[in-house]
Amino acid sequence: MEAEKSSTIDAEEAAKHPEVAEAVKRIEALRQTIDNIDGAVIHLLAERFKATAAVGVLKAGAGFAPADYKREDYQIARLQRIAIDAGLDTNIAEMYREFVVTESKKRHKRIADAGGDPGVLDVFA
Ligand SMILES: O=C(O)C(=O)C[C@]1(C(=O)O)C=C[C@@H](O)C=C1
Repeated sequence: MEAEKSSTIDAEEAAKHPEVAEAVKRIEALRQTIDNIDGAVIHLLAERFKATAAVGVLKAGAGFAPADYKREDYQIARLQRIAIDAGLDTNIAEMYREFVVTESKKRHKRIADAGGDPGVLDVFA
């Protein structure tokens, strides 16, 4: 496989190549938005994993399995609909769902293996 190429886009590059200065300025403004979104996503993921860890504790205590496939089917269909409405590639919505639910189930299992103790997790507040 060919090695990925990388271009450093910054003020130094803009000063060296005035013909790309306008593109550099616009990319830098967009990067601020991208950074704000990434920060918000991390905050949202922290809250999601705190909620699913609490579900993991309840499931372990009640003797439920980590997975609930009926709930997952509902989530798949719901996120596909939302992605279409939002103009997001539905594959991205499914990759996101698969990632968070898989991680959540791994954590449910760790909690159950620890007898319902959420202290085994790195994320729980
Ligand atoms: O809702 C649950 O039962 C959960 O355990 C949470 C969650 C999720 O991460 O959304 C995780 C595993 C289940 O298979 C379904 C959903």
